[in-house]
Amino acid sequence: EYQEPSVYEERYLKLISALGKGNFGSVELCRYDPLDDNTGELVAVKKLQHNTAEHVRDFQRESLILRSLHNDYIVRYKGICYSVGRRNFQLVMEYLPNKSLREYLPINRDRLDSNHLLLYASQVCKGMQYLGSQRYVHRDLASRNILVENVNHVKIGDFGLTKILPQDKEYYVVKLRGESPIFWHAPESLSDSIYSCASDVWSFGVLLYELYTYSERSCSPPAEYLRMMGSHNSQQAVCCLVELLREGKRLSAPPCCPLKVHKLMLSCWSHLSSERPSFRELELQINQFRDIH
Ligand SMILES: C[C@H](Nc1nc(-c2c[nH]c3ncc(Cl)cc23)ncc1F)C(=O)NCC(F)(F)F
Repeated sequence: EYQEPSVYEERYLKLISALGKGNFGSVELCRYDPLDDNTGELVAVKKLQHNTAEHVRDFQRESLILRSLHNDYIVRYKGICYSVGRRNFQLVMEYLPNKSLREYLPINRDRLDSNHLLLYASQVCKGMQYLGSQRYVHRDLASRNILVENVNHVKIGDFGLTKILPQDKEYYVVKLRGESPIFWHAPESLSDSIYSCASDVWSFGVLLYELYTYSERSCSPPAEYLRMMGSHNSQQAVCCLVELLREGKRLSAPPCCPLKVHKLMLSCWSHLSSERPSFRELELQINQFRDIH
């Protein structure tokens, strides 16, 4: 059921706690309590840290994208809060009671079997199919950007790096890449800043790896790739990673990861973007792996 976005008055937003820091903003847990009796609803409020002109423009772009997304597997945008005086504004999002998947997996690993991990993977595929149908490229798919509604429901939660594909092209060339997380990026994104649904599929493969390692830091993508790369300083890291990927080196199967799931990850990590599966094909494959019958 479609819910009209609303305007929130800053004076009724009561800060409860900080949830985390994103690309250029922070998110706080607040209670919107106009009756001032603590019966108001809990919301997640995204705000800019430093309102430089560029950050404000990116924030406005992110809010336009968030407003346009309506899907069960994408965090819901609830409305906007204009800060009195300052030309800044805050985005009011639905609050998901659990942390991101990156925090949730290690804490709950004993009760999450392969079936649960595949359920989360198929839900992210559904969200990504919807995103692709709106001609959006996410560019930052990772367990830290997936939120947990409950043990049977996750949602894609951050769109800070999302770009809209132009009408005439199926890929997006990013001018300045910023400090985006290189170990989730496809080779063509690392070497030529080219992003597409196929590069999102590469990142999804890394997310699948994170699921099966339960986001354990000791075997995280950065930890594993840095082990493969030997010690390099950060600017050489990209070239070294591009070379290592060109040679066909890939993350190895996490312990107790079914062979067929690792093969699915490897298909997402095809060097040629055209050889990677679509999110539709991934969802079908993943559903076959799940014993839901
Ligand atoms: C910077 C913020 N970081 C965090 N947010 C939350 C969170 C819990 N519950 C939430 N409900 C709605 C929102 Cl928008 C965030 C949270 N938990 C831990 C965090 F580190 C964030 O937005 N992260 C991206 C994504 F949301 F996808 F995880």
